[in-house]
Amino acid sequence: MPRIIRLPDTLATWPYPRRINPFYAALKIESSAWLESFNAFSLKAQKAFNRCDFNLLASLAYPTAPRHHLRTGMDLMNLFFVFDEYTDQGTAEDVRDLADIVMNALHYPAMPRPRGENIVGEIMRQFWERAKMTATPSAAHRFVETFALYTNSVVEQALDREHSVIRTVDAYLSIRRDTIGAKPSFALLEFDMNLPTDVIEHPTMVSLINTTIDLLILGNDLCSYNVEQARGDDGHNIITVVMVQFKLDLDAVLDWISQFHDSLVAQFLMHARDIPSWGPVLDPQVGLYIDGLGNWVRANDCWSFESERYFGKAGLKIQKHRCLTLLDKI
Ligand SMILES: CC(C)=CCC/C(C)=C/CC/C(C)=C/COP(=O)(O)OP(=O)(O)O
Ligand SMILES: [Mg+2]
Ligand SMILES: [Mg+2]
Ligand SMILES: [Mg+2]
Repeated sequence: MPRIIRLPDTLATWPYPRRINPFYAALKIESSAWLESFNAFSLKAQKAFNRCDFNLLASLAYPTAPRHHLRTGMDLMNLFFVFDEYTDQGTAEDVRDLADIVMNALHYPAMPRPRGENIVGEIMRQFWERAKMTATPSAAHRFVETFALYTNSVVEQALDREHSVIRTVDAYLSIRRDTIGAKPSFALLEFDMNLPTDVIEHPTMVSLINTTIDLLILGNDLCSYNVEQARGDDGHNIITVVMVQFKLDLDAVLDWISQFHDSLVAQFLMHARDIPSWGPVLDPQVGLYIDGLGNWVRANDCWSFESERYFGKAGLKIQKHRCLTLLDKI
């Protein structure tokens, strides 16, 4: 019996509209050629990778970025998803080795990578050698710091997978806020800014950032659940987490998530309103940064349906009618 589920229309009232960077088409060619030059995948896997159009995700996420920053955004999204493909399977030990390689390349981008090393080291090295030249020191520092949180959390995720651990909602969100990769992605929003740590670590800003990340988590977990459950990798997905903790069936879980999402939207708007003033120099930058957060939520949602990563060629239809048939387990 096929099971049909209905995705909640989560962003119906989200005030940030879809926007796309005008350099999308031109830079997609450059970033894709760069990524393909590493031969990170078999021909078939590379074709599947290209159908996901991670360049589109970057172009929606950084719609006003100048050319060089969009290139950085595209390269980062491509790099992230190479790492994701390499680490969604595999033991915690394998994932730890890969995490160490990319962090080493991030810390020493001028050093040649050792012969025979996994290619992800050279991808990261080249990425950061180019990108770090274009970032203010504060943003570059934030990027390196938060990328370490990302790689470490993906190792934790692999440990959970190895031991078949299903976390509680709170424990899941606490790891997922790092495995989703949003913090380094947000660092790109400040590549031209001098946002002091006091601003980024102000309690209201921290709450706003975490709320944004939770919205991205729900967005990705809803859209990628079908493919993740089919390949048995849904232990790290809010749907499974809620189902197990509250002993609910799938339809009830989707209602629960829909309500949680609505409360996050209200929280986002409240925190955005309550952000204090830091004076005439910083306020315009803080305003653009907050717009960047809100826009990221729309970008992720649009890309999830417009690319072929989660719904193949049916994405735009599913975006409208919201119904999908659960895939058989692989
Ligand atoms: C891969 C990564 C960390 C991307 C960072 C950029 C970013 C914030 C993307 C939006 C959400 C997303 C697709 C997260 C990956 O989750 P997942 O690992 O469940 O990815 P999947 O559902 O596409 O496999
Ligand atoms: Mg993953
Ligand atoms: Mg994944
Ligand atoms: Mg996912």
